[in-house]
Amino acid sequence: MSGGASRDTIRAGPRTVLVTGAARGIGRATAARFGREGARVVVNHPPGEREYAEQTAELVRQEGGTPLVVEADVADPAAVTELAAIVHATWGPLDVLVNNAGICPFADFFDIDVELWDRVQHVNLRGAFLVTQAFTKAMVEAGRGGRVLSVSSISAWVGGSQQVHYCTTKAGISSLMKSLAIVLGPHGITCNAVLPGAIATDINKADWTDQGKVDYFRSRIPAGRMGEPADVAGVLWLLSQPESAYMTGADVLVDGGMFVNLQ
Ligand SMILES: NC(=O)C1=CN([C@@H]2O[C@H](COP(=O)(O)OP(=O)(O)OC[C@H]3O[C@@H](n4cnc5c(N)ncnc54)[C@H](O)[C@@H]3O)[C@@H](O)[C@H]2O)C=CC1
Ligand SMILES: C[C@H](O)[C@@H]1OC(=O)[C@H](O)[C@@H]1O
Repeated sequence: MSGGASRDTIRAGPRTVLVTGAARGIGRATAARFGREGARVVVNHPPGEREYAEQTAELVRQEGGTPLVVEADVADPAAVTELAAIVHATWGPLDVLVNNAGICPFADFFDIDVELWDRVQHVNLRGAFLVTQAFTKAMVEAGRGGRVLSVSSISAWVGGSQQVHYCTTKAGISSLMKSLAIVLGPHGITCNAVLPGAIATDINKADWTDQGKVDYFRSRIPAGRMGEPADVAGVLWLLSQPESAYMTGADVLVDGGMFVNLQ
């Protein structure tokens, strides 16, 4: 028998879960999904989205969970420190961290100025780094294992002519999970990236006014439909289960088959 962490590196429940960017979209559906298991769910939102976050909190309650709404711009180190202080003082260490917050302001390559580049990098990638660092120290000290799940994208594997700034952050998030799998594995904390394909949320509302693009996406998706936030939330929840204990550093595609459907 070799040493190392025990097989069950996550509590079955009741668990404490943080979902960043849970005001809308995939984050909201994920918070609700964890609510359904009766979890204590931290509903993080950026400044200006309290109303949406309260709606998410209501969904968590309806599903049987207990929400805690906390404002923090994940790109802001001081705000993330404060977020961690509030959560730890209220509920102690997390069992599951879901790095979901993200932005994707579509732009031509030659129109991306350094401010836009930095903002996308900071929210998507620096945010995942800051939040993971702020929360995993207490998880390690608690010694009961856990899960770090980061919402990357199919865009970590492919490019986008209007997403030069965005795709690089998603490749970075997938890479971050791989290195952290090594750092945190000995503590029973697995780190995986979930890569959604085309999911109907606010992030692509403007982009999908291009009917030609929507038709192209649909034609590439063997599942025959665009994804819904619940499709991604369900997989995030699956990866939080004890049975996933031996799975770490992985990129998990949730795209209805779009990526493999080349010809
Ligand atoms: N919708 C899609 O087709 C895909 C989405 N994704 C990723 O899924 C994640 C969620 O996006 P969606 O739900 O689709 O879009 P969305 O626009 O509905 O949700 C984004 C969420 O991030 C939050 N957020 C934005 N900036 C933040 C900040 N600075 N601090 C804290 N929260 C912040 C927003 O409040 C919102 O709740 C993002 O990381 C996105 O890149 C990945 C692949 C495909
Ligand atoms: C926001 C986009 O529509 C969506 O996000 C991604 O990460 C996918 O690559 C899609 O482009």
